[in-house]
Amino acid sequence: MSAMCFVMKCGGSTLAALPDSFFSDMKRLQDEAIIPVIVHGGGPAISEALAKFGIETEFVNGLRKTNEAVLDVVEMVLSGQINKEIVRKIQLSGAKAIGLSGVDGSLIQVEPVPNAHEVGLVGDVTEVNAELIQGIIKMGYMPVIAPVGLGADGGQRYNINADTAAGAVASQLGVERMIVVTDVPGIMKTVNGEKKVLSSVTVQEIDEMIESGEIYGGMIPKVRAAVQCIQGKVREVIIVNGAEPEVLSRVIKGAAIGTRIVK
Ligand SMILES: Nc1ncnc2c1ncn2[C@@H]1O[C@H](COP(=O)(O)OP(=O)(O)O)[C@@H](O)[C@H]1O
Ligand SMILES: CC(=O)N[C@@H](CCC(=O)OP(=O)(O)O)C(=O)O
Repeated sequence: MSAMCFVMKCGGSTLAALPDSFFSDMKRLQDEAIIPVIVHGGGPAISEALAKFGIETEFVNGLRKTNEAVLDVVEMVLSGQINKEIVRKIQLSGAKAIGLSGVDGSLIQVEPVPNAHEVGLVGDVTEVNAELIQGIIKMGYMPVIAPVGLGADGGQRYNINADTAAGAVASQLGVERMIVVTDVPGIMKTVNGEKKVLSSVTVQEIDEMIESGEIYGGMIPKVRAAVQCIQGKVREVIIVNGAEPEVLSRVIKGAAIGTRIVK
């Protein structure tokens, strides 16, 4: 894939708070032929909807325990509500977008995660239909992807952690860069009693910070996805706060912002 594309993962933690300028920044990048491929989350909205339906929800090592009843809600919220909300916001900025989930055009194929006995219908990505993404981009649209995938038989839906899905899309598209947009300014570490954002981290430092508990919860799947995709063609993964003004174009232009995870 040409270096003109980058994958952007947008977390549910930050979606509602993203300013209009975030979307006009995306439009400007698209005008400069730097195309964002968006993979989004929506964990908090899923939890809220499950609560409304009176369905219990629980996370095991950052993955939501998922059965068919939970999947109905996951698909409704991710492929419906959140996906279309992002598409509408991009369109309001004047850019063109097409929303789809991993189910559409068999975009994302998965296999059950190794701990499926604990978490149920959660998938690890085995294949991404990169041609479909490239075709959408060629038509002048930004792809907006919801992390629901299909099993090998094509019949069973699976829930996928959005960071994992974004990392797999970045790897399989062969982009150079993945930007992870979340609600913190990067990976933080307490140094001499003061919380600091690390400007870059190595794989070894990540392992140590997970071990020590300095990286926990929702940051774990992000750094794991980052580490996995920088083993391939992806050159760097940058974790940034979506509330920072013009964060995407600043990252693309190499500004010292957020945390860079490099080989
Ligand atoms: N070392 C760390 N630096 C920054 N945030 C961290 C760290 N370890 C854990 N976190 C947590 O990770 C959260 C981001 O993950 P998550 O809530 O899943 O966001 P998203 O919805 O964007 O995927 C932060 O809000 C913070 O609570
Ligand atoms: C398997 C699994 O845990 N799937 C996630 C998918 C959404 C997601 O990852 O959203 P965030 O990026 O906002 O966390 C879930 O059900 O919450």
